[in-house]
Order: sequence, then structure tokens, then C-alpha cells
Amino acid sequence: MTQDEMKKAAAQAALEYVESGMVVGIGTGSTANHFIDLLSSMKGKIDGTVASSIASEERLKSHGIPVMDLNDAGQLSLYVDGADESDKHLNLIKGGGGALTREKIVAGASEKFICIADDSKLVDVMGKFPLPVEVIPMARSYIAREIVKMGGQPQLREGFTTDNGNIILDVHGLEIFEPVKMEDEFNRLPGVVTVGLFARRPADVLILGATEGVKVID
Ligand SMILES: O=C[C@H](O)[C@H](O)[C@H](O)COP(=O)(O)O
Repeated sequence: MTQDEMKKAAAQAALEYVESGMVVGIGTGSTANHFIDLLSSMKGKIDGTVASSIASEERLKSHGIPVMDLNDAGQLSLYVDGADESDKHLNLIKGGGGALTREKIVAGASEKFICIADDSKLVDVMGKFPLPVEVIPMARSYIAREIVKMGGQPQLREGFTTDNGNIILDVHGLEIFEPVKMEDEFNRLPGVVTVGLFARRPADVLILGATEGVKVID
């Protein structure tokens, strides 16, 4: 099985959590794209979706799947999204595609968060994947200096602007032993919009595609 086939297998397994009449929160990235493509077979049964990025919104619409504004949707039953890394407690690093802020909002507004990934994403200690931080452009240098004081090596994601008009600093060299504490430390810095650590709102279920089949951790 290729890595992409594992992602698709995880996305297929997540479809089982979708029930008639639900409004489903939809993540961003290659694994979420598989989920969107598979969800099109159920588009007549669900009440709609809320997208976490412009890219996902466009893909949903291209399948004729209705997309709602989060402000009109109320609390969502389900959120399905990928991740860049997960630990065994289902704390996540997200934002490799730069969609972390809207993803964190939609995840926060959802009762259940199903994370779908291939099994290479499950790690003992997070941080090998550079931690994305969305930053207001005028705060770029200040936040970069603060990150260095915290022991990280920030790198500007060149030529990239988020859906919210901000920049991303990818932080290398971290070993994340206390994810909640680190999420709070980043959130305290004025100018940080969102850090891609999902520890205060981790996933509820992790579905991993693997060569030997799909594994579910909850
Ligand atoms: O901003 C992007 C998201 O957080 C993605 O969920 C994450 O980067 C994983 O993407 P992929 O499913 O392409 O590995």
C-alpha cells in the first residue's frame, strides 16, 4: 500500500462516523481531500458541511456538496481532518498546509474530532515536523525572536499567505514533551494568531491507515 492509499483507507473508515442529517466539519490537506471525494456519495444524506479552508470549500462545491458558514451552522456533530503528527494521547501538530487557524476553530466548534492519517504520522514525541505558527505580518520579527528564546528555530514559509492574510513561521528543533503547556506559551505571544498544536482540543479518535489495515485509537 502506498502512503496515499493508506490516507484513503483512513478517510474511508471515517465515513462510518457520518450520520444522516449531520453538518460535518471538513479539514484541509491530501487526506481530507480523500474524505471529501468519498463524502460525495453521501451528499444527499447530510445537511451540509463547514469547510476549514478556501481550498476545501472549493473541492466540496465541485462535488455539489453544500457548504455552510460556521456562524449559521451552530455546533457541529463531527469534524474530520488530517494531521502532520500525532502522539498516542491524540495531541496533534497541524498546519502543514497552512490552514491551522480555521481548522482549530472548526475543531473547537465540533462535538467529535476524527483525525485521519497514514500511520507514519504517529510519533512518540512530536516536534520532528516543524511546528507551524500563524502570525500577524507586522509581528513577524518579534515573534521569531521570542521563539528563539523558547528554544525553537523559526523559518518563514516563503511566498505563503494564509486564507486570513497572515504569514506562517515553521518552528524547527522542538521536542514537545508538554503539548498543552507549549500551546499556551505560544498563545500568550501577542501577534500569534494560532499555533498548530492541538492539545487543548486534541482529536477524539485517530484513524490510521497502515499496510496491515486500518487502526483506530480512541
Ligand atoms: O493545514 C493543513 C492541515 O493541518 C493538514 O491536516 C495537515 O497538514 C495534514 O495534511 P495531509 O493530509 O496532506 O498530510
